[in-house]
Amino acid sequence: MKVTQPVRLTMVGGGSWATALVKILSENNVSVKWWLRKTTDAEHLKKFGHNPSYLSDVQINTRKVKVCTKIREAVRDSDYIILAVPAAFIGDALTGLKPEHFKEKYVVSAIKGMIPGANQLVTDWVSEQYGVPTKRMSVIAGPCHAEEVALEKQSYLTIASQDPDCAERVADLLRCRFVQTTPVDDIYGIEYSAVMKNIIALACGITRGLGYGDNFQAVLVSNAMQEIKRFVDAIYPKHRDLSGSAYLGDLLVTAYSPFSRNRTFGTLIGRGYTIQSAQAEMNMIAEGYYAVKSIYEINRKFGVDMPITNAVYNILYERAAPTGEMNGLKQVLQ
Ligand SMILES: NC(=O)C1=CN([C@@H]2O[C@H](COP(=O)(O)OP(=O)(O)OC[C@H]3O[C@@H](n4cnc5c(N)ncnc54)[C@H](OP(=O)(O)O)[C@@H]3O)[C@@H](O)[C@H]2O)C=CC1
Ligand SMILES: O=C(CO)COP(=O)(O)O
Repeated sequence: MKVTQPVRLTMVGGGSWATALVKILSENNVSVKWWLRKTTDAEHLKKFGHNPSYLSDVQINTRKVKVCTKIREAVRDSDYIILAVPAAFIGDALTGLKPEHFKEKYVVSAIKGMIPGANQLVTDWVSEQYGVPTKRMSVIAGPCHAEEVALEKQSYLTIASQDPDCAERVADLLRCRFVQTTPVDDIYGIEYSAVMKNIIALACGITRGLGYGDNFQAVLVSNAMQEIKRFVDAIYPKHRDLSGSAYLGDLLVTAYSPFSRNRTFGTLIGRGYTIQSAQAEMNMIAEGYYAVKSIYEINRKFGVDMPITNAVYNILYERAAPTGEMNGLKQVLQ
């Protein structure tokens, strides 16, 4: 199905992924209102047609893309709202909005993180806070780094929704010259897998920072796939093939790509940085840092065997030494 009528869409977020998604949408017949929190970035975008803080080489067509910093104004008259800020900040970004502002709209989460404290998936949180029906919710998944979208490198996205029509609509919006999209129905399985692959990428980074090689990382990633399967099957049982690109593909790109925020953060921790200094070193957010706490806490109820997640949790939240945790993992991986 090709997009034939102009669609009105709001992008919430001013980081790398929001910038890349605006670029993709600009290829299609979509009129975008783009909300950023920083007035200085918004003004710069309006004046010079690029985001000064993230992916600044991406040119934005300001005739098609209207920039604003007031969230109510941004969502007014939109048919679709795409959420693309880290999960920890989504509550701040949507401050002032009420359920009525989401009425009759499709809400798309491009976020691969959990709401800290509430330990909720973003789609569950949005449904609960704003009463958005599940048939109007979808997620954008798949192995896709914003930096490669900026370079127009061939990429693939998976759009998951419980409603096939909703998944198809969003897949249509995001299909373009260099992006293929596939609609699917496993929204919760995909959302959890996307959250968990960030934790695994942290583990890969930590081992890299400690000096482990590719041999160990290959074993770590294969064991991680089984860990993700055990957890996702326990929390949301459904027949699913985790070798698909939205599951295994996303795990691989995040575990191996130098663009990965989570892998980079993990590498710094493995090299001996403190959490604060690693965060300060990166201008970007590693979702896995927040997610590992949520998944660890959720798993208290399920009791799934998750040695890799536990090791990352112990390093980031219990001040355990990375060397000791990885020595422990060496004994259980196979
Ligand atoms: N980057 C990618 O390739 C991909 C990212 N994603 C997901 O997209 C989501 C957004 O990540 P991404 O665009 O990469 O983020 P970035 O790391 O590129 O940018 C960080 C974002 O977080 C915002 N931010 C930082 N601190 C705060 C704060 N205290 N309060 C409010 N906002 C804050 C920044 O706003 P400001 O600039 O105003 O400080 C900026 O929008 C994440 O869930 C990520 O997992 C999914 C697929 C690919
Ligand atoms: O989800 C991603 C790629 O598909 C991005 O992962 P990072 O946040 O680790 O860069």
